[in-house]
Amino acid sequence: MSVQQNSDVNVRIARIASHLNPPNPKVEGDGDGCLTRAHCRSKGAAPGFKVAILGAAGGIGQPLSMLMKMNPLISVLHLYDVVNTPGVTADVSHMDTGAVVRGFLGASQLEDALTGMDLVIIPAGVARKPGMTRDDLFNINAGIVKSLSEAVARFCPKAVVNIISNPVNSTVPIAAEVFKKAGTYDPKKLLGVTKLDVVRANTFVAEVLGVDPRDLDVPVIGGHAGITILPLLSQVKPPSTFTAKEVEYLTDRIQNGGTEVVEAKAGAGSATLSMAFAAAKFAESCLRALRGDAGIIECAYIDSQVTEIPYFASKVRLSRGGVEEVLPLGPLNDYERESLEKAKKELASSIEKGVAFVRK
Ligand SMILES: NC(=O)c1ccc[n+]([C@@H]2O[C@H](COP(=O)([O-])OP(=O)(O)OC[C@H]3O[C@@H](n4cnc5c(N)ncnc54)[C@H](O)[C@@H]3O)[C@@H](O)[C@H]2O)c1
Ligand SMILES: O=C(O)C[C@H](O)C(=O)O
Repeated sequence: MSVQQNSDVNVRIARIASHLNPPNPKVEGDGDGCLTRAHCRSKGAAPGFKVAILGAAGGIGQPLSMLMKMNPLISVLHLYDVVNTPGVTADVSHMDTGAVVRGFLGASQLEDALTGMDLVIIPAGVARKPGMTRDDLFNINAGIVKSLSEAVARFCPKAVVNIISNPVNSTVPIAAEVFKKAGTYDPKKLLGVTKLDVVRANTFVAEVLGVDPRDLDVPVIGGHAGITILPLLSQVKPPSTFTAKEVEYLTDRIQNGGTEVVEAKAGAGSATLSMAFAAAKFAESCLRALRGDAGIIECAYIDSQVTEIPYFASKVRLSRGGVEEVLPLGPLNDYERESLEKAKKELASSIEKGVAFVRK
């Protein structure tokens, strides 16, 4: 190889290396979704949102990164993890869609990963193995969510935040307490992702009714663990009736959908693909709301006054500012009212545990 050829090869290798370990992105403007104006012009990138996934190399993070790269509302996608982000970033970045993908590895790159982001999605943390409850993850995941929330408060305090890491019933209060301490808390912008419960409820109810799950809307309220997951089968749209046996079967299957997957995976983790699907749908709703689309309704676990419990999942209307309105729970039947009382007890103690973790 000639000296000239050798230097051409080196230049190309340097270019690839700088892509995997990018320099600090220079974010200009706000909300135009471009790293630099020059980048915007050179790529012809459409205006869009900047989204970061924290925990992007994990079981949920990888398929979620792929689905977000496919979302035309996103112009910049930042993938952050403590391991393996160069590989995931290189892989996802080859998809010929509009979003520019950048990878960030380890705490020293967290500032660059978060600066300028409109939406931050957090699936970082450990997952369940058979025999564990979600609360068994608290000891490890509480610290992870706390430190990532501290970084969000510092580097992108105005971003909408979607929390996936379990136990969601406690990790959302943890993030809220961190934001309160930092003076950046906006309860409208912190949302625990319970969309998988709705996705499962639509699927299982559709199987019983023999209809297409995409034509159904099953509200699921409460929280995201065991009996705190409360499907409102009396409010299914289009209106449907169920026998007592069907209500018992459906409630149990929806409440234990996560355990069904954990057991089937037999030690290899918990729901990742269906969760990535649910998280991508939920993020799409948040982004459409940020864009100004009207009538975006989702179930989410948020700071709420719809019951006397300080955090609660129920239907909310999203807008440019995040949660615009918490919709009323609507009429519950006797079975749902009783289940709600039990759910509230467990929720209250999970919330207290999360709050105490930050205040201690
Ligand atoms: N909300 C829900 O409905 C729902 C559904 C499924 C799973 N989950 C939860 O999501 C979490 C992730 O699940 P998974 O299957 O992707 O797990 P995983 O172990 O496959 O992936 C987790 C990723 O987080 C990364 N990580 C760990 N510490 C980090 C840190 N400080 N900063 C950034 N990244 C970090 C890991 O390196 C790993 O890549 C679990 O807590 C799980 O219980 C929630
Ligand atoms: O069940 C789990 O541990 C993961 C997740 O919360 C789920 O519902 O699938």
